Amino acid sequence: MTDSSQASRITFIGAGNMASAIFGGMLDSGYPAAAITATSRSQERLDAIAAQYPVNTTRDNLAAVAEADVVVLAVKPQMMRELCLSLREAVQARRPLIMSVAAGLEAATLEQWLGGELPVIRCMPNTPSLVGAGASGLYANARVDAAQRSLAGELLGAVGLVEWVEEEAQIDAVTAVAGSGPAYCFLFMESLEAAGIALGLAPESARRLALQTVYGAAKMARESEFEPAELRRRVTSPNGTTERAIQSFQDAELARIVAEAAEAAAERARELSRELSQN
Ligand SMILES: NC(=O)C1=CN([C@@H]2O[C@H](COP(=O)(O)OP(=O)(O)OC[C@H]3O[C@@H](n4cnc5c(N)ncnc54)[C@H](OP(=O)(O)O)[C@@H]3O)[C@@H](O)[C@H]2O)C=CC1
Ligand SMILES: O=C(O)[C@@H]1CCC=N1
Repeated sequence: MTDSSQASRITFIGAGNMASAIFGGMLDSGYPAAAITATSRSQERLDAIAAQYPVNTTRDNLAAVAEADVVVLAVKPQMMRELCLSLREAVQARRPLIMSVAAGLEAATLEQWLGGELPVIRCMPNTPSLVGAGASGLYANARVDAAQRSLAGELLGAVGLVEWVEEEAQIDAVTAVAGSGPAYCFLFMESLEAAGIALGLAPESARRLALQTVYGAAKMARESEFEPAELRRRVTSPNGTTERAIQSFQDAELARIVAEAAEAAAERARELSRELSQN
């Protein structure tokens, strides 16, 4: 997708799950490995990365930033302040595009920790990025130009769907729906599997059926010309088995339960934002 000599140089600080999912996807879609650098504090982690991906690795964050056009910050939110302060001089000398995948950390806070006046893109990816089926929300501050926006879209687009939001607060909603969302789906799979076992299926069989059913329904909903509500109606025969199950979900107010769970996640994102900006 990108000519090696012209490719933007991208440094991932924190070569963990999320960073490796993103650069793994970029490599799969043809981004030149020579233009990607990943850093970590432990050599062990870097050795594991180097064994799996042909990217450059180093424990030296400052050297990696000094050569970067884009710096992707991918450490835990609670580690971000200390990291940013340590990178400040190198970042100010180079002024790369800053991308952060940390939950609950506002662009202005990051920009301030890094010394100010920087283009910052806040991303909220999710773990299905690991299998190329991620869903990410992106927000750009006013200093980000069109080429940087397009590059960020290309980066996250290499591991799945990308949705831009215009208001930074909407990233909390993306977190509640997509960032945390895979866990809700896994919980549903666990429950469906347990229900299958309770009804007499062998455990392995119940798991396979539950997983394939959720996968098949998601694939069908993605590919169909009909919206999910219509697809649901098509499964639900009048006075049949599905109707009884759906009635049971509706009696238990599934929609309200999901709305409350998502609101709890969004509120935690806002709370994290307040906690982290006070540091
Ligand atoms: N997991 C998820 O579902 C999602 C996570 N996120 C966000 O992604 C970010 C990373 O999460 P995740 O990948 O799961 O976490 P990981 O713990 O897998 O990755 C973080 C990595 O950062 C490295 N690290 C920590 N401090 C430094 C430092 N100072 N310099 C260089 N490397 C450092 C750690 O390795 P070492 O100790 O060797 O340095 C570790 O490998 C978080 O901010 C999280 O909010 C966003 C969306 C979804
Ligand atoms: O649970 C969390 O805080 C992170 C952010 C979204 C998914 N995992």
